[in-house]
Amino acid sequence: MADSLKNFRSICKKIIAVGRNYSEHASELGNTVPTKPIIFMKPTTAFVTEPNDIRIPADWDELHHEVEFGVIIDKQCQNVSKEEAEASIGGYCLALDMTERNLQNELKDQGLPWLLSKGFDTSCPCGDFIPKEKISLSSSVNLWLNVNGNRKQSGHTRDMIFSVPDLIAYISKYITLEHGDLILTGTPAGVGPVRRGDLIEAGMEGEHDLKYLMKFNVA
Ligand SMILES: CC(=O)CC(=O)C(=O)O
Ligand SMILES: [Mg+2]
Repeated sequence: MADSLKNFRSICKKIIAVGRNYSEHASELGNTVPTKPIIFMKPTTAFVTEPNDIRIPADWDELHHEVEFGVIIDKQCQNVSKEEAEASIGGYCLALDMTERNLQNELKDQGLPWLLSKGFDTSCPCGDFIPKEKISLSSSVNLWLNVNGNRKQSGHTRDMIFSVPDLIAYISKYITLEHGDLILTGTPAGVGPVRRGDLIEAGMEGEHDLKYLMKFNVA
């Protein structure tokens, strides 16, 4: 593992996110289940780390939480196969894909890009680097999220429509993945609004006592 990945946020060039990768989440928003991955990007200025706040822009009032499993690239790769994909991974992290749902729906209805609704400053709260050795891709990780102590989301990475190797193979066909890049792999069901003053707690649990928690206030 390259040591520089501990600070992946400072070297990350691209945050590539995947949409509708859990069928229950696609259905809860009335979307069809995709037959190939839906890809979008967030700027790296979207990163925010504890103990800083998620800041809702003044004129927005329907900010949704989306807890996601993050994959951090170590080795640059282009057009890799599913079988080769795992070798390009350096580690993982817990992340949120904060989304202004009203704006996203408005943009979607007009066939316009989602960027602003998902790429504003602090839209990518993110936890510490978790080395690749800590999580086996053949196991399933449980992702969960609470708002003010109430469970809102819980899902398992085994329920992704497109697996992590599928996603790396698909994305790298078109976009070179570079050292430090982050892939957000989509959110399970249960997304919903947060308000200023709310506390978001999120966690990830898996084999071999993997346990990771993070919390953010919404301001
Ligand atoms: C409908 C969405 O916002 C797509 C998305 O980001 C997801 O995680 O799914
Ligand atoms: Mg998402």
